[in-house]
Amino acid sequence: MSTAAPPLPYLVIDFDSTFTQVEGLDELADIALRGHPDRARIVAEIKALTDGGMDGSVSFSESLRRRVALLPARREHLTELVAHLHTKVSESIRRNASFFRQHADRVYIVSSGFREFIEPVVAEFGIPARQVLANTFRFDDAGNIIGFDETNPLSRDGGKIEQLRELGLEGAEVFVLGDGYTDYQIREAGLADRFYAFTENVTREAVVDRADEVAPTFDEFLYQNKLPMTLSYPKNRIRVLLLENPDARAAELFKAEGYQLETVPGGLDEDELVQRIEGVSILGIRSKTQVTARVLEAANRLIAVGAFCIGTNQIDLVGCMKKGVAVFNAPFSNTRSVVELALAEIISLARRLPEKSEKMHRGEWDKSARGAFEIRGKKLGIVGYGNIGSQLSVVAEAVGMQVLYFDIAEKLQLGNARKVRTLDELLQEADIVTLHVDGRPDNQNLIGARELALMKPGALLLNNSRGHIVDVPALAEALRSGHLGGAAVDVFPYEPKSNDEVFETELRGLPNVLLTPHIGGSTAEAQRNIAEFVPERIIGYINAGNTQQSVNLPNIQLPAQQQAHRLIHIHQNVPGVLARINNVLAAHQVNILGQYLKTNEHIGYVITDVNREYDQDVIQALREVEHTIKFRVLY
Ligand SMILES: NC(=O)c1ccc[n+]([C@@H]2O[C@H](COP(=O)([O-])OP(=O)(O)OC[C@H]3O[C@@H](n4cnc5c(N)ncnc54)[C@H](O)[C@@H]3O)[C@@H](O)[C@H]2O)c1
Ligand SMILES: O=C(O)CC[C@@H](O)C(=O)O
Repeated sequence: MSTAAPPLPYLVIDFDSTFTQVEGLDELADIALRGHPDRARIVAEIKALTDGGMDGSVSFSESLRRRVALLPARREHLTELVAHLHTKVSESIRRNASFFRQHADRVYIVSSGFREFIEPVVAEFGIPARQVLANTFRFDDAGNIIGFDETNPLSRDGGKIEQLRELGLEGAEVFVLGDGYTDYQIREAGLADRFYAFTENVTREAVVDRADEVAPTFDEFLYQNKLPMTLSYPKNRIRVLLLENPDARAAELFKAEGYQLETVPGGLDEDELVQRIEGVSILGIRSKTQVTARVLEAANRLIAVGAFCIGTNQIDLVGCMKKGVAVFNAPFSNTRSVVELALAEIISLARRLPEKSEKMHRGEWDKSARGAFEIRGKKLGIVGYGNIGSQLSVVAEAVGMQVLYFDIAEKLQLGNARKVRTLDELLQEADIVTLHVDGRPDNQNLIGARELALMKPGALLLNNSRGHIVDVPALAEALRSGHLGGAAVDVFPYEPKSNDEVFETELRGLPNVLLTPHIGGSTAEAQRNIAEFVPERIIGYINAGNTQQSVNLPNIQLPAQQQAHRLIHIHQNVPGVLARINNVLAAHQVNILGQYLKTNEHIGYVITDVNREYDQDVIQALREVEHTIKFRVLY
């Protein structure tokens, strides 16, 4: 019995909106009509005729005739068009250029577009002119396009069918890949074994409905057919679940990468997330969603979690690490916004603005200086001198405050800020205390009744860090008793899941208390910064294995990409794993071009660049290396 692999299928590929992202004639119109007073109207008319011809609502021959008649194009416009089309090749087609160069003999470009612009574009991919079947223009002596060769079958309805019949492809299956109705008709006529609706550039419902398969990218087509591809896994199979409304830029970046995107505007509770997480590769959250051990157990395909915020205390970071799931946050994208809010709160409380404003709303005119003071010269005590605390220090000094700070870690002292040795010392000395510690569990009730009692009478307290840092009933009592002069609180031990839920706290209704719904980082600037920073880190990790700035995986800063295949291996940190990986590579005669390893107490992360075509045996053997947590082949 023969075990020879079946021959590669013939690939019949459409050009406009499939091989390239655009319609050649539409682009030609755009070029030829440059400076024409009626350009917008004529281009729109041509585009409408293109669409009509593609989705089957206008007969193809009529669509073509009317479009060419509208075109005041000349031969030299074609040179410009070709240069433009080279830059508009569909991304997944360009990504798999090596597939085309290797298998050009199996590829036919069958298009109702024009040979004059198709041939030079596909030649770059090794596809010879004889395998391009397309229309041709007619020119007058002055080089104006005056029509097309009407004897060419492709200028007529059913032209692609006629061409395929003439081609008489034999000896292997025939697969058609295209975005238009005329591509489907080849399959309908029984001249192809499968029709793939290619939707990377346009999706036409009438075409998708009739397709055997949908190929959102050429990678997907290759993957489905087990054909050699540049990526190891099609990006369109990567599912992203985005919760809690990050800025729209995040969705844009993930979509541009070709990922499938689902969004849920509010947060999800644990049960809901357990239901939704199966099959998700990237989870995007903000501060509300809890990524617990149960969630991770149900997460069968999770590669990365993006915290679209600074805090990561809502995520089981060690659980993620042990599962080989990388977590990224935006450690300083909203820092400035929190600092500005804190400054606004300090001044508002010092001038008792919450009370004054409330009285005015009730019609009460209370013009008095009672309890109001300038912040100049006052002592600001910053607890937690990290990114936010230290930036606030600079801004507070700029408005004339004296800054003292306490941090459990040794921190660079900025400006004239003075470090104090203990929290108690800070609490006793400061006129205003502002909390900027991280949300680690040890910080639960860092500020309780004892600490509040240490604060000066009339002092102010700000909490813009995390809700569990302050014992809220104790704070309410300190305010009610008049010991504290006011407070601003942005974060709470329990925060409503959505804007529809009623907010409850002992602090409601107390005098000179500013309550805000966790908006420290909620500015247009911060949200936009975060929505770029986090997806860029995740995409860098997925595409290149870059873990720089991951909050839980060992950080590897990669050198510039080499001409290599990249293998990504996350394993339990026990002796001998690296040696086993290298033994597998040596046994399969795979040469290592570069290798980068970093470990922490739980896991090891190793990136290996190798220089030969890998085969499935090596991959399987690497997957089976003892103590492997996750293994991926990047390209
Ligand atoms: N309100 C909001 O919308 C908002 C926005 C952004 C950040 N945050 C929160 O603000 C906090 C600070 O953020 P950051 O970016 O400055 O973090 P950071 O990690 O840069 O700084 C935190 C600092 O706190 C110190 N620290 C931790 N525990 C301490 C303790 N018990 N006593 C003294 N120092 C302690 C750390 O050593 C570190 O220097 C975080 O909790 C973050 O989640 C809130
Ligand atoms: O916007 C959020 O959900 C959280 C903001 C803030 O607490 C952070 O950790 O960055």
